[in-house]
Amino acid sequence: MFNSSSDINSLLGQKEPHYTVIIFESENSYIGREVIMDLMQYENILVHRALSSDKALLETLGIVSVPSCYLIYPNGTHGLINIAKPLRSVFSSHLKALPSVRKKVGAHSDYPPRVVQEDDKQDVAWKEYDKSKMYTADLESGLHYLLRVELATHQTLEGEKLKTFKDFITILYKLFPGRLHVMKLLETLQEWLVSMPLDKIPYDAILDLVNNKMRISGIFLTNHIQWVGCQGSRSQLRGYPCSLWKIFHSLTVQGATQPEVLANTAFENDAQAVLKIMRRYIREFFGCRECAKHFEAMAKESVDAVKTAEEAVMWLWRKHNVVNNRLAGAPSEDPKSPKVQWPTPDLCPACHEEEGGVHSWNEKEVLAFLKQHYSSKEISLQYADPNTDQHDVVDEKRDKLPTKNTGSDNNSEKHKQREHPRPEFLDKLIQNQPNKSKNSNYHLESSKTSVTFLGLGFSNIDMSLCVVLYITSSLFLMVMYFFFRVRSRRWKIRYNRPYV
Ligand SMILES: Cc1cc2nc3c(=O)[nH]c(=O)nc-3n(C[C@H](O)[C@H](O)[C@H](O)COP(=O)(O)OP(=O)(O)OC[C@H]3O[C@@H](n4cnc5c(N)ncnc54)[C@H](O)[C@@H]3O)c2cc1C
Repeated sequence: MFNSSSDINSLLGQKEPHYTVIIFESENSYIGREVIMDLMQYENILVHRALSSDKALLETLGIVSVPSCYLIYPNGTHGLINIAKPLRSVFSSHLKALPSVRKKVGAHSDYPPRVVQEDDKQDVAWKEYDKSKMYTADLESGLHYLLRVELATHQTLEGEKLKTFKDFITILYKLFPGRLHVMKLLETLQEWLVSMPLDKIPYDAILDLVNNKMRISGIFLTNHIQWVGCQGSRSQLRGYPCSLWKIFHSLTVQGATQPEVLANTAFENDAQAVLKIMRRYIREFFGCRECAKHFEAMAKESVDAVKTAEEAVMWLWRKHNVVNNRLAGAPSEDPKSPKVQWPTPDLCPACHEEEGGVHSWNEKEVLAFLKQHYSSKEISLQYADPNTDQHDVVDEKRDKLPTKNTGSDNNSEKHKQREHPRPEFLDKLIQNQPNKSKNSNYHLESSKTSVTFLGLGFSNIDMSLCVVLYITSSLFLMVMYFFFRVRSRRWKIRYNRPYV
């Protein structure tokens, strides 16, 4: 504890390799001691307590009420932390979330401690963003990575993998908070998968659809990565796994706020629908196999207890926090985005409560916060790919897909092998599935070629339907013509009126 103002004054402006925190409080307050205890397991930060008796010092530092938290940065700059709720958990959570503050060795004793660097070097250009917002760019980049990189490690989808993929696309098509051109892509993909009577689908066929080879207008999914809320301070940090969490949180929230959209699907009235699909997707496809094992263990333990769509939202939130807690201090943690219990008090003060210095969540407030944060209405379009119908661009750039990978390193390698247009996957299909080849041929071929008219793309199905309609209406007109001619003749004969 600091006893004199000269101790404190000597610290101000001084450069240290760590943050220095001073909690000012009254003599009978325990918050300072509690925050010191909370932060003992963390490195790059030192917490002190000071009594609020020196009014002159408090005035100099701009402190008008206690308890207050004063922060001295490693570069010597200092200032009062603006904390709305002066609770132990709020102070501690704020300090744990400071860049480069991370859990000490112990829980992760194999990891070397990191030293705070004033100017933590980055190998990527940093984009300013608002932590309280969701970004379309993250969701679409995640979907792009999932469909064009993660899935590319599977040459063929069959059995449980195919079923999982089909169900996942159905859920995405119904619940993904995407822009119109992305939703149209998901709809086309979903309809195509449902109409395919095959029990084996080559990945190439899916990629052709994702790349809009049929040139259906109004369909487009960005073909490059643009992380915003998921950007890492280094290229190997954050990115895809972060976006996958965000996608699944969004899906659970959409499932709770508009359950009616799942009507007439296999998931109608299934409160666990999104969680079940997530569990199967992570098990079958997620590149990080270690993560998949951990997630499966958590799901096995408690997912069956979920009875409503809102409980599903809360289940995923709770489990994500368990993962955050386990990974705090791990090498995969980005010092610029420390693993903390989320939402932090600055994002949702009402979510945090405290009784006798012990933190608790106000789950009603957490649910309300999650519904608002992951709501489709709150998503920012900043940095998102402009909404253009770019099927030609997709074709041109398909060879330039990103090689960055977080989960499985061989993904990008495998993807590079796909640089040239593939041999006809139709031939493979016909060879592999002799009984169903005619059908599949019809489905794939019919959607492959198209005609553009007045800016609209028409597939062969559309053109065939036009021809059939044309012939049918011509026949109908001919039948009507003959019918009236015969009737008019009979009439003439019956009444013998030559002038009619
Ligand atoms: C299913 C799954 C399991 C994983 N398991 C492991 C593992 O076992 N080991 C491992 O090393 N890595 C694992 N990962 C990766 C890890 O969880 C992080 O995604 C990765 O380290 C990137 O972290 P991040 O800082 O971007 O934040 P993330 O944890 O990815 O979070 C992304 C964003 O979600 C929001 N968020 C954070 N917490 C919550 C919450 N509780 N509820 C709702 N939203 C929240 C925040 O806005 C945050 O920025 C897993 C990923 C997934 C998708």
